[in-house]
Amino acid sequence: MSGLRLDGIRSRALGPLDLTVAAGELVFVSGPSGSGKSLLLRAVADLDPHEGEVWLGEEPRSRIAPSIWRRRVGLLPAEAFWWAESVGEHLPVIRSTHADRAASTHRRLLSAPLHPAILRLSKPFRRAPRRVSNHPALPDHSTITDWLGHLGFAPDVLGWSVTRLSTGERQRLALVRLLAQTPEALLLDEATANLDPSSGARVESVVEAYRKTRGAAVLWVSHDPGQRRRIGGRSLVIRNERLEPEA
Ligand SMILES: Nc1ncnc2c1ncn2[C@@H]1O[C@H](COP(=O)(O)OP(=O)(O)OP(=O)(O)O)[C@@H](O)[C@H]1O
Repeated sequence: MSGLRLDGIRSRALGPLDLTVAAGELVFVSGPSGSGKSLLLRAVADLDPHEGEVWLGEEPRSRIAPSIWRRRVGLLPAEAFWWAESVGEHLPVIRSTHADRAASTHRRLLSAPLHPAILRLSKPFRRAPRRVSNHPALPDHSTITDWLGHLGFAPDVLGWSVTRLSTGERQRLALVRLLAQTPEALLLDEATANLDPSSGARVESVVEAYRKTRGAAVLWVSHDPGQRRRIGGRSLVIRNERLEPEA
């Protein structure tokens, strides 16, 4: 795993900022509303225009394709966007199962005798499904089921429509969706803001387990001093557009 290094990051109303988060290290960021905490995370995730460079280990972000960068440096936004109909469709391991099934149907149809009816049938499968399973360390189904269980969900949540999700359910499931990409660094924007204390504690323990087992660098925006004390790690605060150690 790799550490995260911010080198002269300057976004609107923020910076320049330098910060190193070692592999496996957790750094909390707090600060008044509007001080630039989300801007900071969005700049690191390369979602907003900004100056400066971010390094993941020895690799500068400028040499990594944006889509790959965002998978390796995963942002959990305060309000996650859901685009597909069911929860499971947002998880790469589930999507790849669908894709693999389609690919095997495609292969079966191509190896079948070229009967016109089969040719007609094979048309929808002509375009090879997009491979999403070549990431070196995508979690298997049981890892995802474990994360879901730790966060208080039975596996059938994967079939739930996203329209029924409560705010807190969305927040917890967005974490599973993020971890399912096996990011090397996590950017968490108020990951427990909408949760009761018990659900918040579940999120904390899943993030901590992920950080420790994967050696992920974690940059966590949190307004909750109790959470920062409970988990430990370095605590920084944004003041006057700069990062300072929390007093
Ligand atoms: N797209 C934008 N255009 C103009 N100003 C913006 C934009 N996005 C954020 N800002 C401004 O930048 C400042 C920092 O915003 P940011 O969302 O980072 O605050 P924050 O510290 O995360 O606050 P909160 O704790 O309330 O979530 C705010 O004054 C905000 O209005």
